[in-house]
Amino acid sequence: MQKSPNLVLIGMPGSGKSTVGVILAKQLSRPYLDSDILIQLTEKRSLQEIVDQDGYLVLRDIEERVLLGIQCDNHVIATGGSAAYSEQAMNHLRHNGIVIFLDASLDTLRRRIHNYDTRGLAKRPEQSFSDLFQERFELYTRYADITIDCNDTDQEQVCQTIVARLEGLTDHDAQR
Ligand SMILES: Nc1ncnc2c1ncn2[C@@H]1O[C@H](COP(=O)(O)OP(=O)(O)O)[C@@H](O)[C@H]1O
Ligand SMILES: O=C(O)C1=C[C@@H](OP(=O)(O)O)[C@@H](O)[C@H](O)C1
Ligand SMILES: [Mg+2]
Repeated sequence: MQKSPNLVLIGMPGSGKSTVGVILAKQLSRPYLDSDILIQLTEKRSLQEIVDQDGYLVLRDIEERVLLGIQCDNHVIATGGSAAYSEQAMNHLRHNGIVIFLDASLDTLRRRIHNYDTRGLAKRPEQSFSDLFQERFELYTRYADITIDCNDTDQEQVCQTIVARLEGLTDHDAQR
């Protein structure tokens, strides 16, 4: 790993990846990259349009391609909730990044998210949000270097906890 690994945020939609990512980038004076925005710029259409027009599996393929195309260091990278479906993409991000899982309970996520039908979720049409939660939890924990409990804690506190956990990493961990 290079000296300044990326900080890669993963987790369910609503866990706070994009919100916390911006705050973290500002606090650490790092560039910020949101792979959902990269996808929309590349595709010139919204995530929901991709799902509606081509289906959720095509969105996952596009996401994988976009993630594999990321070549940078020292960035804060907010991924989309479905990033963890691609082993190849996650290994690519892990190669030069510390992967941080924003862990929020189903109840917390339900309080934060209401636009299930317009958010462009990459899930089977009939799949419930709770089923999606269960399916993905194992994937997020598989790839996480650090897991942050994001329940009952605001965005700023999540950011502070991440910074503290990063400071607790040994040089060996950080330069893995
Ligand atoms: N720690 C937090 N506490 C309360 N609300 C939060 C927290 N993190 C994010 N949110 C809110 O939850 C919603 C989803 O956050 P977002 O950053 O878009 O999540 P993600 O990118 O993981 O899908 C936003 O309205 C955001 O303001
Ligand atoms: O979880 C998902 O299936 C998705 C989450 C979205 O990102 P957020 O996690 O930032 O909402 C986005 O990548 C895409 O619409 C698919
Ligand atoms: Mg996001």
